[in-house]
Amino acid sequence: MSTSPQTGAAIRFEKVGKSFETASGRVAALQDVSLDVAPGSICGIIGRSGAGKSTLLRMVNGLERPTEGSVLVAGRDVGRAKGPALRAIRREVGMIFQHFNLLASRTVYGNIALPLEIAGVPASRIRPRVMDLIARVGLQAQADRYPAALSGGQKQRVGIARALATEPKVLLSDEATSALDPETTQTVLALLRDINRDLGLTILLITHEMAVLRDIASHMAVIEAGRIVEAGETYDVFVRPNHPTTRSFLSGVTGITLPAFIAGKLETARPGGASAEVIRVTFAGHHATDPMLARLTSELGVAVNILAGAIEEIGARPFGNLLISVEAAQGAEARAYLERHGLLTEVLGYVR
Ligand SMILES: Nc1ncnc2c1ncn2[C@@H]1O[C@H](COP(=O)(O)OP(=O)(O)OP(=O)(O)O)[C@@H](O)[C@H]1O
Repeated sequence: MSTSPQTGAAIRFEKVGKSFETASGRVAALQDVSLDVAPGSICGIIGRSGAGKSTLLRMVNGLERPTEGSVLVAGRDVGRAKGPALRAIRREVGMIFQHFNLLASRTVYGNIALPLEIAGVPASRIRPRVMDLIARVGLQAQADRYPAALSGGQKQRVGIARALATEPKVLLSDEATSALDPETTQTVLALLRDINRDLGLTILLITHEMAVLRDIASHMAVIEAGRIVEAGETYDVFVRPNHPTTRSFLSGVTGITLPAFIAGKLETARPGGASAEVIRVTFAGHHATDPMLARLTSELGVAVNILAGAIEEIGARPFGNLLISVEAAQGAEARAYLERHGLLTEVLGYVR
């Protein structure tokens, strides 16, 4: 599969709209969605329940058709493809699912062989291909087991191997780790990363967990009520989130929360009289915040309370979040100082 000559994108959503006719009227699931997914990238779409993630994903393999705009896979219009042309696109787009969707009556081997049998691959070529895939996902010891005898992580490995059977160039992941515990999630994400790197596979995944994007996605988009409200490189979005929805997803993943005694007293408007301003300070790269906070005190005479803090990594690039409080009367001056020195600030509220 070559990439689109016009765009270079492996997947391109062009002003895509999708509405459903229901008994209670028309439901607009997606509106004016434009997004390019670069070849070889891992792009994550995050959104709340009902935001339109599944509808968007299902358009890439033609399970849904857009009512407006177009979806191009390697430059080919999926929404308008029919018959053999649609089947050809689908062979190049693999998919994995939250609940694995394995056939209970087939072994690991049998599940992985199925798409090859359907595609009419000669039996003599199926066995070596399936054995290769089983080795790639590390299930050699489980090849003859049935799904009921597998752990969740092993089932998802079968799902991944099955999705790779027809040598797709694009892998769609529909909440593939949502049913797994955190440790198993990490091993499955690591496998997806290896596949992306080794095979140059483009991965488009949907999730409601920011941590999944942080751990695996090079690019991300935030979808809210059928529209993309923010998109870009994952690192940039994490460090400089613009939209309130992105910020609210982020607050759950940065690993820092306000101490309960402050969170319970936080007011959005600055109260009259003496109060403290609670500020989130975000810094990218190896920015040293300690000297900056110390200088805030020594140069401006602003006393800083550190409430919480954490440093995280996206790829190998660190970024950090600190929650601090300063006297509210000095808040604006303190924030301006930190911003001048390359840190990002956000007022979370005030406490009396
Ligand atoms: N076949 C359908 N018929 C009618 N409405 C639908 C259909 N499919 C999706 N919708 C509606 O479109 C909107 C987006 O749904 P979608 O399943 O894409 O969201 P989602 O972000 O994947 O949500 P979730 O995380 O809960 O799966 C919702 O309002 C949903 O009710």
